[in-house]
Amino acid sequence: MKKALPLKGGSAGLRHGTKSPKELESVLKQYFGYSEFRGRQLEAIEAVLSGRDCFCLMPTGGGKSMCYQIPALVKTGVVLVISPLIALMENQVSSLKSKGIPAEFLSSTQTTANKNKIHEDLDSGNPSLKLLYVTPELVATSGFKAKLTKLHNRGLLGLVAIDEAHCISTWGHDFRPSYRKISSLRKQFPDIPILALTATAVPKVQKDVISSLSLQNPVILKASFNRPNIFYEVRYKDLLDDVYSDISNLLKSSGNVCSIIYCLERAACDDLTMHLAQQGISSAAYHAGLNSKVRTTVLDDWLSSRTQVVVATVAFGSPDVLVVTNSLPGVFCIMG
Ligand SMILES: Nc1ncnc2c1ncn2[C@@H]1O[C@H](COP(=O)(O)OP(=O)(O)OP(=O)(O)O)[C@@H](O)[C@H]1O
Repeated sequence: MKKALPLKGGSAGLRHGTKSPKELESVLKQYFGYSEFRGRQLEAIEAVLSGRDCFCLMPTGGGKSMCYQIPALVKTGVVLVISPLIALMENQVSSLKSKGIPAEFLSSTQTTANKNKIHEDLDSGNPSLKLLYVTPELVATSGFKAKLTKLHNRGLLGLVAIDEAHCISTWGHDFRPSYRKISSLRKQFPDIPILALTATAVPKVQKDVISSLSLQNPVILKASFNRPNIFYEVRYKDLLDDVYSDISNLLKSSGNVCSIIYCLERAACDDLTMHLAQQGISSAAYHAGLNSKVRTTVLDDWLSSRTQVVVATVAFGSPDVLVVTNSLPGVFCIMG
């Protein structure tokens, strides 16, 4: 059976079920460089390592990923991560790989050669992979279900983590029919813990997520949504001489901070991007009118800090950065 990843520096691998908080903290430090767990992370990690289902509510950017990444490092076998966004999967996988953690994703954007390599590894009986990111659509296919069953029968399925778990609820704003299809996982793998993660706090949605996934007596963790590093400021457009100049002055006075500006219309994105460029601020537009190659380049350039500002419609999603929204009629809002 595949062993847990050894700690960097040559120490022996930690065995499943015997990790103290100190040992878990040392894994956090060695792989991610952080000295302590945040909020409810440790409780979530301990819950799934003890074999319990867990429902974890944490704000965006609160560190939900760590709740399954640490178990992946100390547990035997592969952690399956179900995520709705291919861009996020790609991003997480490349960040994990850069830390020496064996992780992969399976999606339509992967080359056939890569997919084959991943499947060979999974079929090997001794996979090197620790984390496998997949879409809910793939999990629902009979071929992939069979693969998971094989992995499970060999004792190599360590945990199922469901990111953005609120997408399973028809009560949520983000319902995705494909998420409904993963509700059979509990029946299929009754002994494998399921970790449901979300930042959506509505109680009706939480209850629906827990029952739709058939979580068994789950540990329910709710982190504080009080984020002292976040502030809101509202400026009234009518009181400003020139909204675009106000935005560019704000960006200049904030230093080179990574930012997104949301606009309602594509044309406004293009317009404002041009204005910012004229002001010497590196920026790019992101909206559904651009082809996927251009959008990927914009995202990559922004993630790697080659571009400071993305001016986007909601097609961009909402990462954890300074956000200026210019999409309300009489005001624009700043969130940092
Ligand atoms: N214990 C920790 N100490 C310091 N930083 C941490 C810790 N845990 C996670 N982080 C960092 O916090 C950031 C946000 O983490 P992560 O992306 O997991 O958040 P998230 O809750 O999944 O957000 P989202 O809802 O956007 O998916 C990452 O840069 C991550 O490395």
